[in-house]
Amino acid sequence: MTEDIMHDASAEGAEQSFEQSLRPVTLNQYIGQALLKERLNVYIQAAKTREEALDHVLLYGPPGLGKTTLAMVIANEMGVGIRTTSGPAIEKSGDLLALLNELNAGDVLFIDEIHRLPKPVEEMLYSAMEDFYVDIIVGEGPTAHPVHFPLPPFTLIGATTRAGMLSQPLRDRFGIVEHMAYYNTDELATIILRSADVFGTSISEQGAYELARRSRGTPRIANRLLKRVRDFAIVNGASEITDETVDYALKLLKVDKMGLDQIDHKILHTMIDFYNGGPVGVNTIAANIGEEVETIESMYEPYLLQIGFIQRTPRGRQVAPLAYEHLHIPYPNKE
Ligand SMILES: Nc1ncnc2c1ncn2[C@@H]1O[C@H](COP(=O)(O)OP(=O)(O)OP(=O)(O)O)[C@@H](O)[C@H]1O
Ligand SMILES: [Mg+2]
Repeated sequence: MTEDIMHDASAEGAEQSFEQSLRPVTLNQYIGQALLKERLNVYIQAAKTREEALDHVLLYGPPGLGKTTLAMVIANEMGVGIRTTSGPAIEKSGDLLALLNELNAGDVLFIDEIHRLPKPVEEMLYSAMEDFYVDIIVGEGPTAHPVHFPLPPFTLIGATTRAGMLSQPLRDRFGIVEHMAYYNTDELATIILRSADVFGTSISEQGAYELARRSRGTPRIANRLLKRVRDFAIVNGASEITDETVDYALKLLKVDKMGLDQIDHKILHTMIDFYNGGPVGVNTIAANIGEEVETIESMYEPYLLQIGFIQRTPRGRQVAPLAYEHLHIPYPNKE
């Protein structure tokens, strides 16, 4: 897979602690997603009044929009503990049981990439979510017998970039299903100004807006770019990051005015140069540029669709006139 600053989804080690330092902890500090926050606030207050666990929550949307952060905010607002794991990390039903066994009443179990749960684990989750128990088989052969294992009431928060890959029975067990939307420029600029504050870096308002416009509607990308741009400012001895610093740094990082990087350009150019702008299947595009289909579908395509640069048709993806304009390529006659 290509290593690049915009789309490296995995947050590990230093990157992870960097992200943690920037995470808002209350709903009030959580910027954007206004309607979602308003609804969640009602559900949280109601659950607290009834002294019950919050209903199970499914959060879906593109990577880096703040699903993990929001799960932590929810636990914090509920005043309960949270355990976090991910679909691929729970290999066997026993692993899930161990996790469930450690929950206190009302706690949150956060499962990232919940669409990647192994089937037997998923099935065990059904009764756990619905009626707070699991049935397990203890022993082998003639001594094997079922054991009924009651659980404390808890809240499962599942996150996924691919809601379509979730099975219907699992989806149906979430009382609260929320889509995370891309952030607008104002919201991203606010996030950038707050992050700069946390880093002790100074950035002008124009600088923050320039960076916001080029962050693909995504807080994670905004924070990453801010970190990189800060390096440029430090090396150049600038005391404040200005829109010029941002422009200079992003040119070197090959992030264009719309926030598109080299891979976005490769996708668009492949479609235009070899397939007359499409329609062309995503498998074909992936094979041409040497990326995984899954990577293109979850990380690149959603933003290109969002800004109207590509369109989905029954026969595949198609480059829209807006993208031609952005790339300064004349729109072809498609007759
Ligand atoms: N609403 C927000 N306000 C402020 N900062 C945010 C917000 N949402 C996300 N961030 C910041 O963006 C970064 C990425 O957020 P997070 O890890 O929650 O994304 P995610 O949706 O879980 O991504 P993935 O799908 O890749 O797991 C974090 O550093 C977080 O601080
Ligand atoms: Mg996450």
